[in-house]
Amino acid sequence: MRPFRVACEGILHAVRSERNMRLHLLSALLVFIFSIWLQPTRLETVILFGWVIAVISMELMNTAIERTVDLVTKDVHPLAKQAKDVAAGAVLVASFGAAVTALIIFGPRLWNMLY
Ligand SMILES: Nc1ncnc2c1ncn2[C@@H]1O[C@H](COP(=O)(O)OP(=O)(O)OP(=O)(O)O)[C@@H](O)[C@H]1O
Repeated sequence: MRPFRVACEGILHAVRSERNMRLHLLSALLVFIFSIWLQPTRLETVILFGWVIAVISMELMNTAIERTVDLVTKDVHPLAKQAKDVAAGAVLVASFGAAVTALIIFGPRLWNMLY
């Protein structure tokens, strides 16, 4: 049970300390609500929640990299900047993929409902 407990501690720490993580969780809640409302197919639902999990996992890794860099150096260093910026880039790429997928799946349904 210890690996599960420490992993949950890590997730809770990220949620409490990282504003972006809370935004990702809010987005996940919106995807959940839109899925109930707009009824995507089973395959579409799996793809959507796959992206949600990918974004949250990336944000967890980003937080881990930020903590590691801060542990290694408090000084301004180009490698510290690169490590943090590349990790932030990974979150951005995943978030972009999730947003485009959500638009492709929900967009036409929303359009049909509204017009
Ligand atoms: N030690 C450092 N040396 C050089 N640049 C740094 C260093 N620490 C942070 N930076 C730069 O400042 C930016 C912000 O760093 P910070 O540690 O505040 O994380 P963050 O991007 O604010 O993350 P979050 O908002 O998710 O906590 C980094 O993306 C990086 O470009």
